[in-house]
Amino acid sequence: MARRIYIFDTTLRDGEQVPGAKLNKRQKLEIAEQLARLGVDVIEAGFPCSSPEDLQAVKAIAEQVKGPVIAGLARAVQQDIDLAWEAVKPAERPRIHVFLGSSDIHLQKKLRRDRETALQQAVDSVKYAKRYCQDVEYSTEDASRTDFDYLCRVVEAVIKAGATVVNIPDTVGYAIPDEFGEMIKKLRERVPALDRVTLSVHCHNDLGLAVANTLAAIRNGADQVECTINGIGERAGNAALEEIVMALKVRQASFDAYTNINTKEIYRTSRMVSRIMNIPVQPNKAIVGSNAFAHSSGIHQDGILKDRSTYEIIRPEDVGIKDHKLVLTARSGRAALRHQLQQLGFSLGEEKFERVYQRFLNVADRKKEVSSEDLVTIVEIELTKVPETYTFHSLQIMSGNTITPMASVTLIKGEEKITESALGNGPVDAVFKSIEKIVRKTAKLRDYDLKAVTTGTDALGEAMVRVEIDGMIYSGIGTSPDVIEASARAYVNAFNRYFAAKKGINGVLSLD
Ligand SMILES: CC(=O)SCCNC(=O)CCNC(=O)[C@H](O)C(C)(C)COP(=O)(O)OP(=O)(O)OC[C@H]1O[C@@H](n2cnc3c(N)ncnc32)[C@H](O)[C@@H]1OP(=O)(O)O
Ligand SMILES: CC(C)C(=O)C(=O)O
Repeated sequence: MARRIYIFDTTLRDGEQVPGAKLNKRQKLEIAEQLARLGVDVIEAGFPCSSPEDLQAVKAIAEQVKGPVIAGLARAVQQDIDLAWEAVKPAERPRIHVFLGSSDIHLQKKLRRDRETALQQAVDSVKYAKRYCQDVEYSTEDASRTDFDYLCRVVEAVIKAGATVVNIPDTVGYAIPDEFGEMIKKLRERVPALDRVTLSVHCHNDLGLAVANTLAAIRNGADQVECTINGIGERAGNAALEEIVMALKVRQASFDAYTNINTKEIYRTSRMVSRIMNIPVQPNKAIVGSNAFAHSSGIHQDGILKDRSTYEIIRPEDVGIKDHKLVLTARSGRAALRHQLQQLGFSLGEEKFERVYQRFLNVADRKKEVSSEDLVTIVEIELTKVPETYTFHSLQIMSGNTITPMASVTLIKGEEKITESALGNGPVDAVFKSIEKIVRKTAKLRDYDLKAVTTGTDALGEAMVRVEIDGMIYSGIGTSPDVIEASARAYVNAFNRYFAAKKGINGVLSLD
């Protein structure tokens, strides 16, 4: 029968040890409420002895957050344990979590005591915590670098003293999966009393192996795993909750284990933690990164559109993400472009689609990502013919680094030639202002893109503009060997679209 794995979330304690991630009481409460919705089994809410505010934050969580066990961390000293108890006492199910280093490195260099003294301190602290609280977790800090026989003795002794959970941390992320899994297995064999308590692991990510080590431990008998949202935590972080949970879900048959996490809350929780702690999630982060369900290359997009199982092992909706994203780039193909155009309501015949595709490639080579707005512009420019209310005739500019640029532009309207001049922040700005004077309308420039369509110093320049007029967006394109003239032509082209729309001539966009 599949085993239940208990999720101990330490985002609010180890996660909060990230420099700059300090949370106040209100923020901790908000995250704790969300962790409860996510369905974690234990919330380690803080380290109450560390500051009066943290004590109050842990207390508030203990009072208000229902469902999970609420744990507070304490060193193996009475004062810490007293404060931890004061903080977690109001919880429905409180837990005191006591820890002490067990490796010779920690004992000799940091704690400066011998193994026997530390063993006695471990036992005494568990007994002391037990006077307050039935549920006491004991962590053998730096377990993965601890002499194994000594580790077994400590584990045995703290269970005898009353520990209900024994946690084996890979404090400095030193372990590797086979070795760590083997250690958990051997520990169970050597300390049968572990069968009466919860065996937990807590892995750090210094070698990028925190999740792999955690999964190896699960395979070898760990019941509880300690982890954080987005894998945040001291140094390189902790094992990422979302990765462990989804690995167990996606590869259920391999692990024969499950968690009670409501996976649909994963993405919301990740966003909340990232926002409140002000720690961005790297785009390629598994499960919750912005690219985790984004497909940008043509072959993958084609596969996804035919059947999403070709390139997706997780359904985005299972982790609370609305849908996968098809990102249009220069590496995209026709299948993805056609799909995106259809999503935007364009269903083009073959010849027109091919024209749009060629211009799309052209734009994609200049931009990292082609947005929906870009696509609409491309379709408009390729397929819409508008009557020319104004026709570009000529322009002159005066510009230089010691004068305010000035332009004079002439447009033709019917039989009439109209010339206007304006100053601007640059020559292009001066030209745009002159055009606005002629057409007696102002526009907000939303996007402006210029490129050479041929090579050499006499290259043909192509300007694309997107402008806002009366709250609507209009695109324009212009070409000329002179980039300022190309810009002027693009601006006039956008205005002509506006005037056409005003006359109700939108319908010239022909799609088939
Ligand atoms: C692996 C982990 O992530 S453990 C958790 C790490 N998190 C934190 O440290 C955040 C909260 N910490 C704090 O606010 C402070 O460090 C406090 C309040 C705990 C202690 O502050 P201070 O009393 O000023 O001590 P300081 O931080 O300088 O040094 C730590 C002391 O605790 C001792 N200590 C460390 N771990 C333990 C332990 N598990 N049990 C008992 N004593 C311990 C150290 O030996 C040292 O004492 P010493 O100076 O007598 O040798
Ligand atoms: C307190 C313990 C569990 C810890 O954070 C560690 O060893 O990394």
